[in-house]
Amino acid sequence: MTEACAPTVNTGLRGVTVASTKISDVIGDQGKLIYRGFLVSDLAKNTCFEEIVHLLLFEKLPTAEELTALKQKLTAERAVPDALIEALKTRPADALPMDILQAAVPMLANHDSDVTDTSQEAALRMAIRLVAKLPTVLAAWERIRKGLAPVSPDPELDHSANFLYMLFGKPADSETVRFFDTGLVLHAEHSFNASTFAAREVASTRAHMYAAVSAAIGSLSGELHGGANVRVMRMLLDIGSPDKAEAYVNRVLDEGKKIMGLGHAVYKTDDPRAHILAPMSKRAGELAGDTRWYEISKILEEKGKKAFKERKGTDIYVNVDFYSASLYYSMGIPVDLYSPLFAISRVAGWTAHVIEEQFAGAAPKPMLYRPESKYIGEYCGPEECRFVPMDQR
Ligand SMILES: CC(=O)SCCNC(=O)CCNC(=O)[C@H](O)C(C)(C)COP(=O)(O)OP(=O)(O)OC[C@H]1O[C@@H](n2cnc3c(N)ncnc32)[C@H](O)[C@@H]1OP(=O)(O)O
Ligand SMILES: O=C([O-])CC(=O)C(=O)O
Repeated sequence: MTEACAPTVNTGLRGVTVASTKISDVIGDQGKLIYRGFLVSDLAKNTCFEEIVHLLLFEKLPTAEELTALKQKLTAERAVPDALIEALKTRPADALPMDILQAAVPMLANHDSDVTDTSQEAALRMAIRLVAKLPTVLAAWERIRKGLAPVSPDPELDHSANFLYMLFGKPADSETVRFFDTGLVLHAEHSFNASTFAAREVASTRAHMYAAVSAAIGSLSGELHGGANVRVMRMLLDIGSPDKAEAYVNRVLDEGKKIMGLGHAVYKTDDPRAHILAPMSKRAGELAGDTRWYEISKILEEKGKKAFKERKGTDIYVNVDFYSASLYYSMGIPVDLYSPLFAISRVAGWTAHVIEEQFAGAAPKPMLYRPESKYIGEYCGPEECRFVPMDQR
């Protein structure tokens, strides 16, 4: 192949449009995020997570009756099979919670007869089950690994209040529930991020909902994606006090390392979700009687942006994982659960994308993802290609 015909390699697929979607838009230069036409900043102020699930899966904000019906469905689907709880009890206590969550997904599939039903109705039922059950799995795992009995879902509680109840074994106060719920609203959807792309890629083969969601959880776990919130909190703990933040920034950047929670593949300004999470982090710190983690974050943001600009000549901004870390910490949630928390929210977006991938009527119709690669290995001549038995190599 001549140099002129050689394919261009688009690492990271940046700027490559691979599908149409009606689910969300990330307007990177304006710092806007839109779920099905609505600004996420409006949704965060005015809706609960169940309304977002309705918006993403049923393509509209629910009426009061529709919201009640969805809440009832979620309540009915929250319990997980006993066999799954027993399987969790066999896992080592130091297993990574994202691995536990990912492994639970095919186990849930084993108990769902809809996996062989290829209709859109079955896909929706599986989506609702996953939204309902993943928090139960996560809360159960947190208790099992501490040697405690899992807490059964409380049918009287809404999604977020119920999760916090199952996690802590007692009801959370209303402000904490509201902050947690807003966190779920903010993490629910983000167009073609890596994990959603993973879900859609698997769905494009016509694999079932659980297969796609399991792949998405694996993708989300990485530190460049949803795994970043755990790293942000470890970084804050490592820094320990606000007076050490600036030195930390300089050291990390001088060593050519990354400050977790800064930077984004699409946003060229602040991530709008970070603006909503930051005051919640501050307030949650006040409620917990310790605003240190918020204060360190503020200094890291300011000094990190400045030091990055000085070194690279370009701007960098905070992303969603930056202030969610200190928010969850002040709520008393164990650090390694932060990425799974991201997953129990993003499952709403993933499942909506799987349905769009498999059933969207809009043109262009999605098709099996099958990109090209540019082969840079060797081409053998006829002699060299002759197979050589093992003992003659
Ligand atoms: C939910 C989410 O997934 S949001 C993202 C969560 N991830 C993180 O917070 C991890 C830290 N951030 C990053 O790794 C990156 O900013 C990414 C992967 C999110 C996006 O970055 P990209 O647009 O792909 O840019 P890329 O990683 O190529 O970085 C471009 C330059 O900025 C630097 N850079 C990017 N992010 C950071 C950061 N957080 N700290 C320091 N330097 C950074 C890179 O080292 C690179 O420098 P170089 O050109 O000298 O090699
Ligand atoms: O869009 C991305 O690349 C990452 C992100 O912020 C998200 O998934 O919420």
